[in-house]
Amino acid sequence: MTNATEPTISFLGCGSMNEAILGGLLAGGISPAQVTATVRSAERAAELRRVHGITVLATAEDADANRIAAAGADVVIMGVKPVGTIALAREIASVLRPTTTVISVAAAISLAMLEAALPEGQPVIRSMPNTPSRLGRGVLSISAGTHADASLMAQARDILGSAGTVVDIPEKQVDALSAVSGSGPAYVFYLAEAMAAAGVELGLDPGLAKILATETVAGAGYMLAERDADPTALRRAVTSPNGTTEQAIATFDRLDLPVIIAAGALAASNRAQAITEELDS
Ligand SMILES: NC(=O)C1=CN([C@@H]2O[C@H](COP(=O)(O)OP(=O)(O)OC[C@H]3O[C@@H](n4cnc5c(N)ncnc54)[C@H](OP(=O)(O)O)[C@@H]3O)[C@@H](O)[C@H]2O)C=CC1
Ligand SMILES: O=C(O)[C@@H]1CCC=N1
Repeated sequence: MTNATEPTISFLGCGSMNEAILGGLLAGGISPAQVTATVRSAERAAELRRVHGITVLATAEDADANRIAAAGADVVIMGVKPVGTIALAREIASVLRPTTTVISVAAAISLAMLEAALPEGQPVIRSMPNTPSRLGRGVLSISAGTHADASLMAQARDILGSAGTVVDIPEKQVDALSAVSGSGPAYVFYLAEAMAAAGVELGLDPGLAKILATETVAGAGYMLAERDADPTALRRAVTSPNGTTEQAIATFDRLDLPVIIAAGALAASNRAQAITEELDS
């Protein structure tokens, strides 16, 4: 049974990102009875029902799945690929209640594009989350659309807060934020892959090298998650004067690793802008 004092939430599209937010919300205490999700395939719907105990509708089984889920929601969280987001907004436009807040997590889809596809006056919020949301350790930005007033932003902050740290940002900063925190987990996983490969190069067994790299990145992440953690101070605490780490860091500096990371982030941000131009034409 739904609880009339808690908002009903519909996740339209429930793949990597929306399932991560869903996991964070459920772990944070939101009742499965308040939540509906939609996907395309019946198999994926069955899996989500089994894992999360929520109502899931598949468009393969019911062409009206998104419209049914959207009509019953106080908050809709759209999590399909950017290329499908505007079509999805148009699909649900006629069934939304005027008070329903539509949150989109799609990269590169602007508030203006969303508002143009939805009924005049619909409250819209653009969010850029990341996948550690599943563990309640995500970073989720929110940017208000024209009709998302302070109380609806507070509601979004409250709901998404179960998935991690919520930051309010002006929409013009979303692509930059996405290049740091949206894509960022992939950079860290890439580092873990590279560390494991380096261990193999040095003669370690691949299975052992993977454990060493994975546990080291996870352990360092836990240290960063401590209150007032400072990455520079933590790095210095590992780097003994004239020791081994100092040689590794000096080599990274000589090879311009920070410049390489900045170039990657710039490429991510530029790609977001290019997708916006492609889809806004
Ligand atoms: N992945 C990430 O780390 C992040 C992603 N994002 C944004 O999140 C959005 C989703 O990305 P991601 O989760 O990676 O993508 P996925 O492909 O993993 O998930 C997309 C989901 O949408 C479903 N879907 C597709 N079309 C429809 C439709 N018409 N109706 C209902 N469901 C539909 C798919 O169903 P089915 O499974 O049946 O195919 C799938 O569950 C993107 O816009 C992306 O920019 C934002 C921040 C981070
Ligand atoms: O790669 C992408 O396009 C999405 C947006 C940020 C992370 N994943």
